Amino acid sequence: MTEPDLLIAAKELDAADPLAGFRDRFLPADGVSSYLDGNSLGRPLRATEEHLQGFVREQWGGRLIRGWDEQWLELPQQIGDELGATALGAAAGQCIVADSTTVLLYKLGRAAVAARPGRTEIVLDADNFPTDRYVMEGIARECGLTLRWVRADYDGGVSAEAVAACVGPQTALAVFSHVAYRSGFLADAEAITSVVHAAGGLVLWDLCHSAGAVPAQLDAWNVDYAVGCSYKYLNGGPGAPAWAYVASRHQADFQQPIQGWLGSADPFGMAQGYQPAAGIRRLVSGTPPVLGMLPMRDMIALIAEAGIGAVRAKSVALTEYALTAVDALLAPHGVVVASPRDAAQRGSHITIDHPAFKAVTAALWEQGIIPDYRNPSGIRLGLSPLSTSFEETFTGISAVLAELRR
Ligand SMILES: Cc1ncc(COP(=O)(O)O)c(C=O)c1O
Ligand SMILES: Nc1c(O)cccc1C(=O)C[C@H](N)C(=O)O
Repeated sequence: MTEPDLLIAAKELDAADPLAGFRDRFLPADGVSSYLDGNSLGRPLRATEEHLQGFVREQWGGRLIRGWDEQWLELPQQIGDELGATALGAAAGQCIVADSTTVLLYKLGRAAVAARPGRTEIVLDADNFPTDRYVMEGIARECGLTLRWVRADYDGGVSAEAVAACVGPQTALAVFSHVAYRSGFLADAEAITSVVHAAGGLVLWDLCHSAGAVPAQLDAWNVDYAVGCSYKYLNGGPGAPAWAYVASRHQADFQQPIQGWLGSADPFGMAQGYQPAAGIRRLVSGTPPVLGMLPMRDMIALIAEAGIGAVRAKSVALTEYALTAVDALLAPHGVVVASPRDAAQRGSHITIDHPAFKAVTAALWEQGIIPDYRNPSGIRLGLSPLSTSFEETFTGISAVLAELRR
């Protein structure tokens, strides 16, 4: 396909896209003609601007301290339930909004290891996001455990076979990403969970790069623990709190490593000695970041309106289109696709490689074309289904071509 043909195809795909209208629900960004970084920071919704202003005026300004009793203390569970029902396949009472992904990885990792006393290993993959690896290194050091690394290919990912070769009676916990941050590889979470369970271990899934774009079925997959951020496809904004899932079967024995008053059974009893709250509430440590958790609520509502199945269908169509354009325009210039070609094994971003991409990315940002760059030489094209158009995807890829031709 030629460049003009690809532009025509993009316009046709946009015209036929049942979700195209959702793009207007996001705030425009002046001077940005192609935003391909929704997998790092999603764009704000117009509704969020309004709701934040209203909250400051009416809730914070009007209700003042009474707001905690009236509704704010319940928000972590309420929004967790909304997210669980809309995008995670989780029944109520198992998801909570709190902390950052990093802190929740620590809480869940520590609790999982405590739930498998006598086992000596945490299994993870070498291409997992740095914070996942670093937190598990720290837990291993604190608890006298060792790490066992599953090999993941740069353009591939973690397979059930590779995990089966690593787990055994020594496995306490296995930690993987549902969608890999670099390659975009979509793991078979159900098969891998069952392989780890067969060895008697527990599994913690990181859904940062899938929540809101790729549907999950945490209950049906029999997942033990999961975590994810809310500032990517959940459009929670910079520094928005993360979310955690703990299957109800693990909640009664969940040993919270950061025992704070708001995760205790009776916070305002202020008694001596920590007694954990019942249910998912015990994951909370301190005061919930109320302002930070409001924007994701708007996006969860938008995803519910569109339907997570339709969101996934658009995501697949966008990544398919991007691959077609990369093959046609960039491959002849030595660009290599470092993401799975099979849509069933791919999340909502693709990574392309070329030795010049660090400089190319810097030049693109100057022009208001925003993909992101990841070492060693990858450009990630993050395609956020409700805010990215096919034409915007074309614009970005055609700008990469122009830079390579310079
Ligand atoms: C897979 C994954 N895990 C964790 C994080 C980050 O965690 P935190 O929100 O605590 O910075 C990211 C992105 O920043 C990520 O892509
Ligand atoms: N969380 C980020 C941040 O605080 C600054 C810059 C980027 C990020 C990201 O989200 C990076 C992203 N998780 C990644 O996959 O690389």
